Amino acid sequence: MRALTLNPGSSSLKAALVADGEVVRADSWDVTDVATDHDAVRVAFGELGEPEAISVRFVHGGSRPGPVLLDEETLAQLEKLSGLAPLHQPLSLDAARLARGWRPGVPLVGCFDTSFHSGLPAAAARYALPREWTAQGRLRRYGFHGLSCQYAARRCAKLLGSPRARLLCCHIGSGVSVTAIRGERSFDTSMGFTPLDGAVMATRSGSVDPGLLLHVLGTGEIDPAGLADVLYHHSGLAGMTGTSGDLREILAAREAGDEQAAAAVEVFLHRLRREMGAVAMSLDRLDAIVFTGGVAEHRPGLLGELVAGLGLLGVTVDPARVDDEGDRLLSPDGAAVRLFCLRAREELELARGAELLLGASGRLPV
Ligand SMILES: Nc1ncnc2c1ncn2[C@@H]1O[C@H](COP(=O)(O)OP(=O)(O)O)[C@@H](O)[C@H]1O
Ligand SMILES: CC(=O)OP(=O)(O)O
Ligand SMILES: [Mg+2]
Repeated sequence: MRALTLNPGSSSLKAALVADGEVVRADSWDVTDVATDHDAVRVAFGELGEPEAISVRFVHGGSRPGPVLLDEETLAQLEKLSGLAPLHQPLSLDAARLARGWRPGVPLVGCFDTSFHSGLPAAAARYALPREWTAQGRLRRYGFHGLSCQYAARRCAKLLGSPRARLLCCHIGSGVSVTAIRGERSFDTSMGFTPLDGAVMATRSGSVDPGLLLHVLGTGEIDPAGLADVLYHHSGLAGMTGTSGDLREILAAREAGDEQAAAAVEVFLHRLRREMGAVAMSLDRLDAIVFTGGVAEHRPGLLGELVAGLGLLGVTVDPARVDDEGDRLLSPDGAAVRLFCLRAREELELARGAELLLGASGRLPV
């Protein structure tokens, strides 16, 4: 099947034409260009070639356990989740509606980051809030970056020769998360009800004491909408440094001697290690750690710094392997816990999701 995959992230829109599990063509755009210039995206979709199915990543799918066909009713339901993923859900809805308008006869499939985590153990999924609040099952940890985790789990099963390997998947892009995986199941994950939770990100705060947020709201100087804007758009690396939050810019500033940039990177690494330690506790042993996402792929030196502070997990890198390129082992030969750097392949999972739903022929089920 030839599937056009659309993956709106918080800093980029990635598109690919995938035929029978292989990427034929791929392109990506800065998210600010996508938001301002839909016609450019329409042209680019056209340039990738004629698909038999279109598969769109939605970070929030509520409790949907797997891919679904996207009709207007489903899109309207997904729109109701926009407030829970404001950096992503509106872009996915736009991309889906644009694709449907562009090729109305081509089956349109939605794949969800949250599906991979839909079987989280109750102890990891539940918040310690009044049971009247949580009884309906909506106010809980959902988890995100699920398509990336699913690919990492599948790839590691092959690399380690075991479908039941115990992994940590550290997705380090504009969004950052850590997930404990056994087989193809999520046992705990650092993002929660929304993709704002957990580690420090490019523009998102990650976890903040709810007491601090109550205090800030209590001053009356900011309303809930203003607070959401600060936490999603103006916090994280961006907020700490007064930059865009792109690690390329921050690492360059640190190299030039900027102390604020250096301090922000320290916070970023400290909080990521903290999430790794916390999430790892859901596993009975650790076989491998996967580093993936734009920062892991393009800034491997930062992975060396990260791992240098993970002595308690008994992990180390081989410096020659860190400085290399492509999918690779980072740990020395014979290490008890293997470290891998793998390219995030959400497009392969999006195409696979469409194939599983539609059947390899691309015909809709009757
Ligand atoms: N070619 C590159 N060189 C260095 N860093 C890069 C490159 N491409 C992406 N990055 C880093 O990866 C981040 C984006 O990661 P990515 O996983 O693509 O994010 P998203 O999916 O949220 O758009 C950027 O902020 C940047 O720091
Ligand atoms: C869930 C999330 O933050 O995704 P991304 O890293 O693609 O923005
Ligand atoms: Mg992404």
